Amino acid sequence: MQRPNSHAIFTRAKEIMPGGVNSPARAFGAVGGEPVVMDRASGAYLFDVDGNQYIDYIGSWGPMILGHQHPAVVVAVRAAVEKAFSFGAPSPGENELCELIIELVPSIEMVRLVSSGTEATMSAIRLARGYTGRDRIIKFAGNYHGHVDSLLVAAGSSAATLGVPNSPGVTAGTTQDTIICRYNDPANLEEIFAEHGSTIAGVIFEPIVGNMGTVIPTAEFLQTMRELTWKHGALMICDEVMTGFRVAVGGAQQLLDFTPDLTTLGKIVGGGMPIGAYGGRKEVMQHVLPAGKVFQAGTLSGNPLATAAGIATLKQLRDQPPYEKLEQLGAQLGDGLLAAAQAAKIPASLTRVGSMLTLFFNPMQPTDWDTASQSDTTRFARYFWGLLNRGVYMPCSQYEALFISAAHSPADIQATIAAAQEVLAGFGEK
Ligand SMILES: Cc1ncc(COP(=O)(O)O)c(C=O)c1O
Ligand SMILES: N[C@H](C=O)CCC(=O)O
Repeated sequence: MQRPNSHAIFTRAKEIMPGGVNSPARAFGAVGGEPVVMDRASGAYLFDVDGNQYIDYIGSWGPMILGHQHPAVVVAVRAAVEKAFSFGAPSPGENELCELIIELVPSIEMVRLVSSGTEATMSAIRLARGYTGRDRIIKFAGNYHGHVDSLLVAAGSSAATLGVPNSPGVTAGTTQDTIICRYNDPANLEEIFAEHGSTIAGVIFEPIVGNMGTVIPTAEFLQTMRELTWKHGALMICDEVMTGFRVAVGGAQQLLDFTPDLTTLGKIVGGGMPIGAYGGRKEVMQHVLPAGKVFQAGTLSGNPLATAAGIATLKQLRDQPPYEKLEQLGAQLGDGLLAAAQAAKIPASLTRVGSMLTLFFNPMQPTDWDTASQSDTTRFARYFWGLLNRGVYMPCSQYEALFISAAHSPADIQATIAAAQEVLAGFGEK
């Protein structure tokens, strides 16, 4: 595949943006080479500035669950554009989106819209601290909650991929109240609560991890977290920025049947527009300004274009749920990729929840960051480039989840498996 226009644009981009990108996850840092510069998207496909077509398994890192340019979302955004780009004043779309979130996400009684997932998690932990009057937050190694200073410790996603799980610029003072725990380790959680229980404001976690590749929690881990937070008066803060409306219409909390105190949302809730949200029990949410005293604000919060895209997306997910189809496509792809690795005698494992999955170049199915980080990332890079050059656009890191959309077809999945078979079979060759 030739990409001369991509090359020219990215060469200039590197002069004017750090690393040529506006988010490190898309920089191909872990796989080498230059990122592809995109021109447009439609359904399950991306088209680059050289006219090459790709089957898209990133979906803008999760939001595009309906596929790109879904007609209902396009119509809604067009109608919103005709009215206003931003009000900075209350608008009916905010009510409608918040009503939908409350209807669909079981634990949310009241919600505040923000502009990104990072803002959602940052605001949720501030609320947990303001509500409990305590300082400490527990987070899990390999989980990622955006670039909130106090949560950029042992962080997953591009922080782990690019080797800065603890970023320079984040002071020791900022993170002194963050306690790191092993994911899927109830005993570790018990130890931490035994030692610090009365000072812990909340536990923030990815209910199904996507940011160290897909890692699935045990029921015992979630149950222990729920019991310990109740017992010690801390809040259970479920970061569903990635899993919300993805693994089920009510998110991971519906699928795995637990009730957190606070939930953070992003990605799908804005249908591809910049948005985030946090919500939970009314009694807790009433502490947010101006109802309460915990400060949180945003010039573009509840932006009408973003709410229009979010409303159209959530209505579609509620009224024509794609989850059965996504499960079938996910099973087809997951089984096919694992079989391709096995046929090529490459040590690998596959983790999947519905349309979110990871082929790990690791014979052990990872359960935490210690096991996930033992994956063969050199092999992953070769696999990634092999697929990209065959028109399959996968996340450019072993430590990111792959997403399928409702616009993918069994034929797209079959073509992807065929490409993976070819790439992986070639691994034995010199
Ligand atoms: C679980 C999780 N939380 C929070 C975030 C931060 O969201 P954003 O990138 O919109 O700030 C992300 C993704 O980046 C995420 O995957
Ligand atoms: N893993 C991240 C979000 O889920 C990737 C998106 C980004 O940081 O650009």
